[in-house]
Amino acid sequence: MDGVVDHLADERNKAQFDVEEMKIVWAGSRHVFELSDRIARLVASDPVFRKDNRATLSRKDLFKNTLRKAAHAWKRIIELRLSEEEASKLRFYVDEAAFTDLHWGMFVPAIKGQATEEQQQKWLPLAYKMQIIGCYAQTELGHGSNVQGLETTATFDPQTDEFDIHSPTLTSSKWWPGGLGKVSTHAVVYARLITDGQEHGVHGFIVQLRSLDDHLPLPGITIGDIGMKFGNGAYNTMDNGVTRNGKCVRSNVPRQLIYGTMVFVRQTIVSDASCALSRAVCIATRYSAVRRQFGSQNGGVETQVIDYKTQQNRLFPLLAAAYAFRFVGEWLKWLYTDVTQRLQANDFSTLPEAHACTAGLKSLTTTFTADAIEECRKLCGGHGYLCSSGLPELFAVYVPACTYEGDNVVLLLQVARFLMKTVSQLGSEKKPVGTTAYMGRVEHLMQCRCSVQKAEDWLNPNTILEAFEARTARMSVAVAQKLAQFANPEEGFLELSPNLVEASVAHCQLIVVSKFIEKLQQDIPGKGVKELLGMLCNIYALNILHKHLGDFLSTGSITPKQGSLANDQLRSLYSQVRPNAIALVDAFNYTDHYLGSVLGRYDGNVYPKLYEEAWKDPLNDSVVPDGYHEYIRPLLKNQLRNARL
Ligand SMILES: CCCCCCCCCC/C=C\CCCCC/C=C/C(=O)SCCNC(=O)CCNC(=O)[C@H](O)C(C)(C)COP(=O)(O)OP(=O)(O)OC[C@H]1O[C@@H](n2cnc3c(N)ncnc32)[C@H](O)[C@@H]1OP(=O)(O)O
Ligand SMILES: Cc1cc2nc3c(=O)[nH]c(=O)nc-3n(C[C@H](O)[C@H](O)[C@H](O)COP(=O)(O)OP(=O)(O)OC[C@H]3O[C@@H](n4cnc5c(N)ncnc54)[C@H](O)[C@@H]3O)c2cc1C
Repeated sequence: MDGVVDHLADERNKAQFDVEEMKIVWAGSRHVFELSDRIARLVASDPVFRKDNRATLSRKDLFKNTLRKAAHAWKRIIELRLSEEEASKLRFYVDEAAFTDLHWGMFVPAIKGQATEEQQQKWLPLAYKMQIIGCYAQTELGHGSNVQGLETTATFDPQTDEFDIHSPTLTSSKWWPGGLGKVSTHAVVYARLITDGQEHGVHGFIVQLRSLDDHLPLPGITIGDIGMKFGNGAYNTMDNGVTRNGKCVRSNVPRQLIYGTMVFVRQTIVSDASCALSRAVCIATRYSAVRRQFGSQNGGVETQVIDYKTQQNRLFPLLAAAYAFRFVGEWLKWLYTDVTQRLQANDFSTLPEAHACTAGLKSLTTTFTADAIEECRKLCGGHGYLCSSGLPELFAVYVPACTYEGDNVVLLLQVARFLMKTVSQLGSEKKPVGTTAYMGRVEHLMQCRCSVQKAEDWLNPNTILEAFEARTARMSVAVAQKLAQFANPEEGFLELSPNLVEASVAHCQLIVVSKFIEKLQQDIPGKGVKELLGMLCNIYALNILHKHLGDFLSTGSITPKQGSLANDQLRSLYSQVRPNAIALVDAFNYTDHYLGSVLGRYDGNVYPKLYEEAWKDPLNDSVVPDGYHEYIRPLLKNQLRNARL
């Protein structure tokens, strides 16, 4: 910040905690912090990675621009001999959805997780060196959620020792896979395996799509892009493909390992939610401290909008959620590592819980984050609607996360099946463990009473936990009892699916709250760091309690008076967090390049930069607009009317 006026300096001076230590907590470790900081600066200082004018480029220019950046990123990765961890951070900070996300995020993990040793030895070195570019081709025009309903077939021909991959209908065309439309040379294609005229369910097959010489589709394969998507720039940097297939190569792995890839990707999406959410919150928080409206006394300065309690009530729960998702994401990564080690040893026992947790938390965090980005846009008033705020593009890029890698409602129904199974086994030999261990105390949870008598009693983590556990247990048992009244359980499941989804949401919220509380039980150094995190944890939990008061009251988990006290405590927590708000978003350590927002600038110098940015719009290239002579001048001179008279 040398030589630059910091308009947010007063705000930064108010902080009551050690921001540098909080940066380490946010990053996860000092090593990750230092690595991320170095790579973020490297990307920000490279002119090829500049983000300007994405919103005004045509689809073709936008796409070519993305190819250019992806190629440059790869060049830098090779030149600087970056490690896998550094390379992945570099792609993250380049911040442009591209085929490389799918190559590294799905194609490589699918091979690692599902291919045999021999197949890995053949394909992984090529993929690691980007001598082939891959995508994940599961979804078809006719089926996405219903994976078992995919129509593409892979028929083994013993004569040629080949699989014949065939899309027999229009609806069996692979439709949506990222990177497939224009770039990928290979794909992991999901198809129904047929051998000796017998079907063996859906499996993944590595298929070469394009020639490695001239990039033309191989014989029998038709490929293209599926067309413009939501938002102008945003996700249109990505080619999403459609293809119909001919012939291919081979594979044969257990069904559970196919699931492993989805568990992996959903886990990364939870971590990504905390990134997208913290980015939007950083923009809205900094701008809320810069923006002033009303409240001027005797010609003095007006009130910073961040000081309005309504602004705090909308913004601070989002700030708290960003931290909450960060910690639950860390835990989920641990869970995934654990389940992977077990799968490798042929132990599938923890897969159902890992599936329920990744599916549920993917759903909860992406739904919340997409809504929160839009709320941050509104928190920035009119200027939030400008592309230069960074928020419209962030929303457009982020919102499909509610759909891809499993529609969020479909995923919550998976959690519901797991919950109902858990309830049905209560009282049997099989004791609930892990995230459902609380169900083991169901008798207590069905009749316990919340002890809160005054607002501060809500600061006790055990009180919060028990209220959340009682709410979830009671909702789950109530819906399980209703289900039991149906002669046909599947019919009952369909009929009661809205209640089941609500119970699943409650269960997932409980996981996030409990993982935040567990985080606070760790040794966290730095002046005031733990205290601030404690406040954020309480805001996260009490805000949910306030927003879902109906659940807590209807299950008798708390009384109306206790609900009202929770809200009093929330307001008090907002006042305590307020002086720390800017420092709490500084702890995300985002560069201005990554934020891509005039409103969220580190120095808070918003107005001159907004003005400057506006002049860069192509519409301002000429003072008199194109079309003036054809359409405006004739109107003004009444030439059209005179012509008619
Ligand atoms: C690229 C990486 C992403 C990184 C994110 C970072 C973002 C950075 C910035 C963003 C920019 C660009 C990146 C964008 C990337 C987008 C990539 C998108 C990719 C995709 O969308 S790929 C396609 C994904 N498709 C789906 O997820 C389909 C959803 N459907 C299903 O998963 C399943 O079919 C189902 C869960 C609905 C189940 O259906 P059902 O028919 O009932 O069940 P079955 O299949 O028969 O299974 C029954 C039993 O199996 C259990 N089960 C199901 N799924 C799993 C699982 N995943 N793991 C373990 N077990 C599973 C199920 O519970 C049943 O068990 P039971 O018999 O009851 O014991
Ligand atoms: C940007 C983007 C990128 C993508 N990238 C890829 C990729 O790289 N590779 C790939 O293979 N796929 C990809 N997809 C596809 C994606 O995985 C699917 O769109 C997703 O799984 C949802 O499936 P669907 O489109 O069939 O939705 P549908 O299942 O048709 O959903 C439509 C509606 O029906 C509801 N619904 C469906 N089933 C049920 C049920 N059983 N009970 C209650 N309600 C139900 C849903 O909640 C939703 O409201 C991508 C999608 C997008 C948007």
